[in-house]
Amino acid sequence: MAPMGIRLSPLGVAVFCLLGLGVIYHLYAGVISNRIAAFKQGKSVDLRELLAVSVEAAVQGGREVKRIRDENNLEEKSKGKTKEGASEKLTLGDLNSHRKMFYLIKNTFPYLQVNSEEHDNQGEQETAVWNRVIPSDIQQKVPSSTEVPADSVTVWIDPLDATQEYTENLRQYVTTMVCVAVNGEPVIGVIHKPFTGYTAWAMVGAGGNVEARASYNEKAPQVIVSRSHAGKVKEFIGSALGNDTVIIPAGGAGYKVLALLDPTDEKYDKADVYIHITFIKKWDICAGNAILKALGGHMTTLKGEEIDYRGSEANNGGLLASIHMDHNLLVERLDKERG
Ligand SMILES: Nc1ncnc2c1ncn2[C@@H]1O[C@H](COP(=O)(O)O)[C@@H](OP(=O)(O)O)[C@H]1O
Ligand SMILES: [Mg+2]
Ligand SMILES: [Mg+2]
Ligand SMILES: [Mg+2]
Repeated sequence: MAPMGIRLSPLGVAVFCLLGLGVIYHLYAGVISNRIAAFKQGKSVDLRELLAVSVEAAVQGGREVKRIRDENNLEEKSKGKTKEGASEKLTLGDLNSHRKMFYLIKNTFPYLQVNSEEHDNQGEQETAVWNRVIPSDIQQKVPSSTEVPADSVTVWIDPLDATQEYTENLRQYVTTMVCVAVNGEPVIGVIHKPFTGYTAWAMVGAGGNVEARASYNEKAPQVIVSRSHAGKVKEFIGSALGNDTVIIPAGGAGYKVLALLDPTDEKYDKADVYIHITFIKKWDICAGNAILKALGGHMTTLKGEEIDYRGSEANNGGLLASIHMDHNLLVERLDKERG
């Protein structure tokens, strides 16, 4: 109660309260903003969970890829041309798979950077969230969690690799892929085959569910190359490794990495080295790079440089992939060709 004779003006009370709030804000503003910054910085993510959600995303995307192909409802379009003038195709399989894969990861881990080859052209967003079940094969190989700062992670998605071959109904080459890079290094790779249901995954430091073959021909390697974006790769290999080198043309960057390994899938090409000399993008190659790295192999540019999976999607230096071989020696052999 106010003392007798003193009347509290509402305006005065309001000004007094505002001044009080100002003093409190002044005292605590630094603390509050520091707390917010610490919360943002402190966000971390478990790599084992990311592996499991990546497998689930690749499988769910793959179901769309298969359904659209089975229904023969591709709605094929062209996105434009590659630098070499090949048509970059886009189908309903690419788009539907993108929606499943991208939103499953993004709805579960909204603060992660997720880069997909495709973009959503429908207003309505998928609302699915990952059920957080870690499959038993992943639990066995990766028995505990590994937390990394969320802002060190870049996820790369290829909702349908080998779209050209998909339109030609060459189903064996088609994959869906997810890759997780930490500070630009590929750490988790998933390559899924929608038409056989086979999934290869691996995590650097933990191994995976796919193995290298028992032996490789290092002296006279058989080389797997693109069938639809080859450029002058045959001439390049002929003069670097010899004109009698066996060259295997195949579709899909995911497929070509699996051809270096021993996948428990249907019939497969068997190659010793994978070479690509034209432009290629990081969603095409990151998952294969992570799997090879996890199993003791290498994927580099043609000059032997590691590829940084941050920032721009472009990889301009070509590709050289091998496992259980002297990768540096291969780089030297190709270097002679470049002169
Ligand atoms: N010169 C190039 N420019 C752009 N993308 C290329 C390319 N060469 C290969 N790619 C992409 O790399 C993937 C594998 O190609 P290839 O089968 O020729 O080896 C394909 O991915 P998508 O099918 O996901 O677009 C293809 O589009
Ligand atoms: Mg494409
Ligand atoms: Mg691709
Ligand atoms: Mg693609």
